[in-house]
Amino acid sequence: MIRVIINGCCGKMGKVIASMASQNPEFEVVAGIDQNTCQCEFPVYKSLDDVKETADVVIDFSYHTAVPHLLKAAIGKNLPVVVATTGLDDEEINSVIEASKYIPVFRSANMSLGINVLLSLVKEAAKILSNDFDIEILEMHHNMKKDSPSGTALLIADAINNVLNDKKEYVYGRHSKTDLRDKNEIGIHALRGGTVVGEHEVIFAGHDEIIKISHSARSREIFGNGALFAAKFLVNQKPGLYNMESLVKKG
Ligand SMILES: NC(=O)c1ccc[n+]([C@@H]2O[C@H](COP(=O)([O-])OP(=O)(O)OC[C@H]3O[C@@H](n4cnc5c(N)ncnc54)[C@H](O)[C@@H]3O)[C@@H](O)[C@H]2O)c1
Ligand SMILES: O=C(O)C1=N[C@H](C(=O)O)CCC1
Repeated sequence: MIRVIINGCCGKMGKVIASMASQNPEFEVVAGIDQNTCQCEFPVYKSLDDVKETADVVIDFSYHTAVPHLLKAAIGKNLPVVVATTGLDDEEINSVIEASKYIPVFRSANMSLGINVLLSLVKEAAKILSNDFDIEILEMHHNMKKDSPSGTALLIADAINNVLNDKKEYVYGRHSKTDLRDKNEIGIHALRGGTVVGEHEVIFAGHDEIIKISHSARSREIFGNGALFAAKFLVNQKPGLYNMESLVKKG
């Protein structure tokens, strides 16, 4: 049995994790953390420092500013952390890297299997097409999402740029731009509305032809599945920084 603490337990993803874990005999949620209050089947605290229950792993779906303190407290308790929260700034990303020297940390902006397959396809396409095709990334999410562009859009852009030796510049929207598009741009565009769970489309636009590779999330359970899988993986790891590729490699 893997004992889980959920950071952000009152939020949309926190509730999904609690519900999925309660239906899976491999997991038990022993406590939650949230700055809000909500009705849960486990005790809810304001901070990891206050949690009295013994646990094996923390799953974090909260807000970017919460991440550095969570990791500091997790180091104090020697607890592995799955960081699924997006919108981290450079300093917050550094806190993740620093923490991973002391505890196992798994970080991915998208826990779904589908997006991770999309990443492989997009990297292959970029290698073949990048000289002649312009690359644009579109994402759409629900109207409650605070960060933009999505962590996944940035993950996709970084994956493309990585295979192209960091040659690309990111352009976020084109409002008020009057210059022609540069060959070395990746355009990244965010839409928000309704209850959309998560749409990502990578467009390779060439002369008289277009290739589109897209992913459509139809439920939050796809992220929940990945986060629980990552938690199970992480409890047996040494301190270090892990991601979806580490999971896939382990089989
Ligand atoms: N990696 C993935 O696969 C994936 C999937 C979905 C969402 N996300 C990310 O997870 C995060 C949460 O998404 P959501 O839709 O559940 O959001 P949400 O707003 O519904 O929930 C966030 C919860 O975190 C709580 N919170 C905020 N600050 C906190 C703090 N300092 N300490 C403890 N709790 C705090 C809020 O009160 C809220 O209950 C976002 O960053 C989102 O982009 C990632
Ligand atoms: O609902 C969200 O918020 C999501 N955030 C992640 C992102 O920013 O990429 C993953 C998709 C859902």
